[in-house]
Amino acid sequence: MFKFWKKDRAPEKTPAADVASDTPENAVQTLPTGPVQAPSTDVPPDPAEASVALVADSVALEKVDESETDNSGKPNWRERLSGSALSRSLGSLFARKPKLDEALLDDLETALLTADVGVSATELLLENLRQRMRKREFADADGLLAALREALLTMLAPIAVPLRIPTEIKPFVVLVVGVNGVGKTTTIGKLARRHQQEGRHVLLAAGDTFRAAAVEQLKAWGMRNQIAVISQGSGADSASVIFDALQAATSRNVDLLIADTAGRLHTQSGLMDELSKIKRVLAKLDPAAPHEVLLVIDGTTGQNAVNQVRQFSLAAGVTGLVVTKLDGTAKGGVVFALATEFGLPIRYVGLGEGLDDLREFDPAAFVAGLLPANLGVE
Ligand SMILES: Nc1nc2c(ncn2[C@@H]2O[C@H](COP(=O)(O)OP(=O)(O)OP(=O)(O)O)[C@@H](O)[C@H]2O)c(=O)[nH]1
Repeated sequence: MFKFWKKDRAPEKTPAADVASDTPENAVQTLPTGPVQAPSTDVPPDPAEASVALVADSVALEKVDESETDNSGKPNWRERLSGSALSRSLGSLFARKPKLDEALLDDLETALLTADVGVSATELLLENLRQRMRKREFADADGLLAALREALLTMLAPIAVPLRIPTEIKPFVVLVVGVNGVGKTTTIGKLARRHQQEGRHVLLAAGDTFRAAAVEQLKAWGMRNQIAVISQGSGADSASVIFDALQAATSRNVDLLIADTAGRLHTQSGLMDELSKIKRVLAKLDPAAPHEVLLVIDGTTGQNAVNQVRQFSLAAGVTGLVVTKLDGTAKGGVVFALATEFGLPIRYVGLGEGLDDLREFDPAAFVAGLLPANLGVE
């Protein structure tokens, strides 16, 4: 639904270093209903581009509304996860009512490994199941499946910690980071709407200053949803935009500031350093900000996700994860790999492109969605 946000990336540039010279007054703001709305001084808005973005935006959101009406409620997790490699391979493995023996455990191991569960998590799971099999805690394949379900849930329980916004921290600052195209901007849109609907005053910072259309797209989205967006021209210093946004958020009594950043490869050390800079600059205004650094991971990425979490954690001190695109072709297993390797909370998962498809991570629903339904495991 938010496909209009995915646009060609402008060539990467070195961000301007002078943070101090950028003031809130220079920020371009999209604030349809609020009192403060400064026109852009450095980059005049392109009315043609803006109107195209707005048309695309309204079409996308109309589609979302239609699908929500059709479903008369949220599509369930199983519906969204049934296409994943883990769901499909476990489904076909257990559907043939196999005998409980070592060969079945071997097949299970292969299914887990090929679905990106990763070596460490797979070993832990298999060890647990073997021990329980030896103790005769179960005697057939259905029993093994029930034990697997329990082991998967146990693995995920510690990382199912939802993001809570304490009222005493105001503005609560969320910095959103990740590699290119993982769904950062889409996630920000969904998150902003969710928190706005929960009654919070939300402000967005268009810190993705590398992608030429990103700023306009975020502004157009903000305009439609009555959420202000602080931005500067494309190519501006991301740290400066986010610094301005925090100042604006403080003066406007905002509850939640969500800052977008440009996609970057975890191997690009210069760009990774920029994230550290953003954090340093924010700390000048509020030593505790950002209060949450959300790393967005594309669920189809596979084991590379593990490297991404490692590198982004070093550069930006990641405090929570969002795993997107678990619908469709994702293998699903990466969530277990991340749980075992890092223990970082998974705050949300993306089960589709619609506004309703960003869900708080629910391990029981997730595991039930991955395991075969026909064997009474729900
Ligand atoms: N199927 C599916 N698609 C998603 C999900 N989340 C995001 N997308 C799509 O992923 C694509 C990329 O999303 P963006 O939000 O533009 O990604 P980004 O990380 O901001 O991209 P860059 O700014 O280029 O780094 C868009 O087409 C989104 O609609 C999801 O949970 N499921």
